[in-house]
Amino acid sequence: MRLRRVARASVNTPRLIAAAAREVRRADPLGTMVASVYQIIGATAALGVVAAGKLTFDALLQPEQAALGITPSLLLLALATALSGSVGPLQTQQHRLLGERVSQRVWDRVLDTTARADLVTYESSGFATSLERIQQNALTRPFAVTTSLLGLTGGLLGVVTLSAVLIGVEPLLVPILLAAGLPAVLLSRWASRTEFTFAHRLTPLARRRNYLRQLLTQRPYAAELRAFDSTGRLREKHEELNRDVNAGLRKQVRHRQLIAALTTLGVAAALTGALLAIVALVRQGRIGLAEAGAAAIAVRLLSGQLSTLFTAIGGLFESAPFLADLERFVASVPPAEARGRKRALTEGVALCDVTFRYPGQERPAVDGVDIRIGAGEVVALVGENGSGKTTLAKIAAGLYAPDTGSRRWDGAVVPAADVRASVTVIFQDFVRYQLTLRDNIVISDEYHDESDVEDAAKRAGLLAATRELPDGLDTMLGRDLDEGVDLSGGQWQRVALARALYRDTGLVVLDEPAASLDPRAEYELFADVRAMLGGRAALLISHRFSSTRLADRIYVLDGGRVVECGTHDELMSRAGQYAELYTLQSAAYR
Ligand SMILES: Nc1ncnc2c1ncn2[C@@H]1O[C@H](COP(=O)(O)OP(=O)(O)OP(=O)(O)O)[C@@H](O)[C@H]1O
Repeated sequence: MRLRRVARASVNTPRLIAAAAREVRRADPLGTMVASVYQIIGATAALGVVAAGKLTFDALLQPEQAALGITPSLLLLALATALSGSVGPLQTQQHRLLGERVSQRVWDRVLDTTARADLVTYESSGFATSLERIQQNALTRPFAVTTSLLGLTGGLLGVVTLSAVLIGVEPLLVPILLAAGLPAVLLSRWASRTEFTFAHRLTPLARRRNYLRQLLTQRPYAAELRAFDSTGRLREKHEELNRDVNAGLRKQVRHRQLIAALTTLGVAAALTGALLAIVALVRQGRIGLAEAGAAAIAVRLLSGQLSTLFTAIGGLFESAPFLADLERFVASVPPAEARGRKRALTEGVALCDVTFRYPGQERPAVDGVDIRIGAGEVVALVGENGSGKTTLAKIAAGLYAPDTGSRRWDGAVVPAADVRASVTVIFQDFVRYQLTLRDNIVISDEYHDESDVEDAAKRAGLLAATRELPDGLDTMLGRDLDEGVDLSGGQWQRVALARALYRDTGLVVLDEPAASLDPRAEYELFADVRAMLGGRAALLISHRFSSTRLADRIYVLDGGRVVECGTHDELMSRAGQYAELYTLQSAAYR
């Protein structure tokens, strides 16, 4: 299967290469032109070296017939050699600029793709593995194609011009040198296949190793790792993965070394053959010493140009499967939906007989659920761990599409993008943006005015904390990047709450909004939750029954199904699962 894919990629090689070259040209038209000019100068300078060499030999061996004297010939030779030698370093620096521009452009394509991938796709491990492989291998390929194409152009130019010189001396010399080409091209095709298969095999290992490196180096994990003294154990796992990577890499490097040695041997054999032919021609008196000297220089330079050409062809073959991988990745995500339209909520949101199964799972996480959240209502979801609360909330927020059943907004089925634009969710594991407090609140791209930011902060109970911050709303939060101010868990939670309130949508989903709040803060939040929400409807998920008992309606989930529904008093008098869980929890406080 994998090899078939690689083979298909080889068939598409010219198309992929042309597309990559176009990308590079678009990324930096001027830079591409400058790089091409350097390449052409390099190739023609090589020809200049041969011509100047011939003039120098002529001036040495037949001074009476020489076109130039020895000094001008030598100066010309020095100039051509200096030009030919200085192009390389200039090119290297030019490539740094071009490489950065191309990398930015390819990153844009990858980021466009990840941005339009829906949440289910994003959460699948296949997507994550492809993304990692793209990041590790494919991002640099369009640029590698360009350098290879430039090498190919320069190499071809050099080969053609130097071949023309050699044909003038002895036509046989050219096929002898070119004979090294065919095996070199075949070997580079082989190399390209082994490289792609190797990258495929390495990615899962690299992903696990990167994860361990994050655990071992990043700040959020530092305290727990130290408290559990788990660094040693994680390092052992890291070491095991290093060993696996080394074993795979060693095998691959041997492959590549073998291929490189065979290619070099082929070129060296051709070079030796051509030089021996020149000696034979001199011995037979068919060419003079000056011609032989120039031909020897041309043979040496031609073999160099042929190496450049073969390396370029090899580079193109090697890049093609990775380019195909990048194309497949970009094409794997459907085009972006139209931007969602924020809708007001006048009647309410309803999930009708909704079922949802995660890809690859046998059992549905949500199974035939009906819930309703009226405009301005506070509705709670409760249930044991894994009963489907968060999944249901993600369906309500338009992040997952139900497999069966419908999601209705004011009675109508509306596009998921509209639902996402009209619902705000604060997850249990909300993001702590290492940005200013203001940016943490105004993270959605709609901008209101300053008083809205202050109002959201005030409603979320952040006013006192904001006053104490050195730069108020413009204080940098978090300490991962800069020396920002770190907040307590509860303060971060209030920031997340402020973010939800600022977005000002008809429905807010709050998944464990009080998990990090102290008892007083939790009491304040729920005592006046409706005032805080300012008329917005809320879907509240919480294991704390003290928080959910104030809800207009409580749904009890069990195994992905709604097993009970009603107000706190109704559910208590029913003496079912809710009453049991509530009694268990309140008994702990007695
Ligand atoms: N991304 C996922 N891929 C596959 N299965 C998942 C995924 N997320 C959740 N599940 C499964 O779906 C079921 C419901 O999970 P969900 O997170 O909705 O439960 P929950 O009631 O919110 O749990 P908790 O109270 O622990 O937060 C669980 O069996 C869980 O293992």
